Amino acid sequence: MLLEVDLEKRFPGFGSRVKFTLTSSRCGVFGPSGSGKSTLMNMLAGLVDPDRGFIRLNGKTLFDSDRKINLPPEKRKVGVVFQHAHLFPHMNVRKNLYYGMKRRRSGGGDIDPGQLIAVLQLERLLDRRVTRLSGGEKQRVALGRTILACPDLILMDEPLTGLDGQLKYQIIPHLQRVFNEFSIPILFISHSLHEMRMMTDDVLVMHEGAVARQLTTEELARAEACTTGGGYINLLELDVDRDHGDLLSYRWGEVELMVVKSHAAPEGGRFSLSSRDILLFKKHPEAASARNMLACTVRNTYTTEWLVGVELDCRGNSLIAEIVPQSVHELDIRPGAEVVAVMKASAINRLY
Ligand SMILES: Nc1ncnc2c1ncn2[C@@H]1O[C@H](COP(=O)(O)OP(=O)(O)OP(=O)(O)O)[C@@H](O)[C@H]1O
Repeated sequence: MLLEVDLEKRFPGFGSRVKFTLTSSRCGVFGPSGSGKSTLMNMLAGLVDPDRGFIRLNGKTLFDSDRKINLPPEKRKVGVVFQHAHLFPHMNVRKNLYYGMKRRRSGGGDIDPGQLIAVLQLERLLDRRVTRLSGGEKQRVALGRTILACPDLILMDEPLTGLDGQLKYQIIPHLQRVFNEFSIPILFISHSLHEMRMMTDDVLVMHEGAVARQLTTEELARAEACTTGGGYINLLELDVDRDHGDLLSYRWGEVELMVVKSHAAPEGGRFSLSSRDILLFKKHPEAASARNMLACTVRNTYTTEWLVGVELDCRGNSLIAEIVPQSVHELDIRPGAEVVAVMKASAINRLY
């Protein structure tokens, strides 16, 4: 994807000036409430007219104030998924989905509806009225309908915000699978860093109507770790293994991790572990209350405002610990050094 944007828009009391070029297929727009994320999305979709500037998608001009070009939304091949699903309430799931196909423009149309329905796991819901679906199911139908219109780009404006905890994270694997299978570029808008990290590779950070930074999602996660004070959050994909009474053991690639049962669930999923809940030892401790002790190799280090981030390789898995500079010196932390990472079973928490 190549998205080139240079736009200005003024509302009473708010001005937006955005200029960027995006080439990655999984991009995010991140920023606090009121920073102008939805305004940008609405201008890209053709729902709000910019005052000045241009939008080019894969070389095609969608808007250009100088050349007096302003394609209407239906001619842009830009799909939109909003926070609320906006389905047709009088239609069932199948009719809502196939409405998307009617909106296909010539030149598109190579997405197989059967395959999409299978990827979104909507087979059993096809004849159901959309008013009888859960929030997550409605979002899956809205996404399916948008994809069947074969857009060149999908804008997603906080698509998970209306969903509560578990449901929010349950839909993410569906979204990831859809983009892997059908290779449609996305622009994912959110103020949740966890969501951003799961859905995007590159991010525009908005501040007061402008693009303040453009960086990789991983760089953003590391930068935010400094500003929020909560540390870098490691996101771990774990498969449940065995029940040990109060603890559950999970497979993390070739490594076994113990998690307190009340923080987990008897199936696999995505877990979080703060870099600041990891202790590093030079040798394997003889006895410790912590249930997880992993032999690791240091890949690299980076400095943050107060701490040093230590990138670790745990038998092929990546983990980041943050320690004070003095410990780096005392433990002789450098690329290739062997250390033992120690974390409590209660420090690992299930996200979904
Ligand atoms: N149609 C409009 N008329 C007047 N002001 C508007 C209009 N649309 C947006 N704004 C103002 O523009 C600013 C940016 O709004 P926008 O919705 O783009 O922010 P956002 O980053 O998406 O926020 P949130 O995360 O809360 O959705 C806000 O101050 C808002 O009040």
